[in-house]
Amino acid sequence: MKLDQDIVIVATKNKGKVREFEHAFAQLGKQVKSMFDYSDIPDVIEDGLTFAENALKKAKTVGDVLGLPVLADDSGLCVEALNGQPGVYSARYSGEHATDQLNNEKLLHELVQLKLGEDTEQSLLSPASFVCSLVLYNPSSGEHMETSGSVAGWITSDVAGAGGFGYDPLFYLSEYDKTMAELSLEEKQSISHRGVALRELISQLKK
Ligand SMILES: O=c1nc[nH]c2c1ncn2[C@H]1C[C@H](O)[C@@H](COP(=O)(O)OP(=O)(O)OP(=O)(O)O)O1
Ligand SMILES: [Mg+2]
Repeated sequence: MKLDQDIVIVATKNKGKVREFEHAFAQLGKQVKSMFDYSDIPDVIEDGLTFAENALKKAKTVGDVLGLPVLADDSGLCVEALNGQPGVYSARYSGEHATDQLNNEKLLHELVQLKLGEDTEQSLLSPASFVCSLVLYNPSSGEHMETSGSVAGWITSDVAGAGGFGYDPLFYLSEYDKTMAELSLEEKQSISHRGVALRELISQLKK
């Protein structure tokens, strides 16, 4: 499968993801279009049990409508102390009116509740990882390519940083002694679940 066109269509309505894909594909001389450019295409119901299932559904739904190759990303946060939750439910963790802020508040509340009675001085509440599945779907052949990436860190109650999106402000990286939201776009892309999955996809496309 090739990614010949100069424009990459990404089946996302997440502004943070768009910013990261624009940054990554600009280095390849490619522009990015997202669902903000195709507002007439309805949201995809993400009822898959895995990130890969949801990414394929998003890419295939939009690719079949547009008749063009489409990339989709399904990603989330898996927290060890919550047995891997919120996982594929990360976007709506705080309910149907979920926002990044409400999701973060709920996550910290759940983890602090778990820790009550323990050493609550400790700001690092649980090991966690971000996981991303990317699917590139080609409607003319019906073929698709799937890659994934993950990055390990800790959920911290010392929320910090204004960069990134989603759970970044409470995802602590010991190797940087910073949260993901305190990293530059370049630093985040070099280590993030999305950066790993995208580099794998691009290397497979070059084969
Ligand atoms: O790099 C990240 N840094 C922080 N948080 C992140 C990241 N990557 C995913 N996440 C969280 C945000 C959202 O709560 C959920 C994604 O859910 P997910 O369905 O894949 O994306 P979405 O609904 O926001 O947009 P869309 O489905 O249109 O791509 O995981
Ligand atoms: Mg979604």
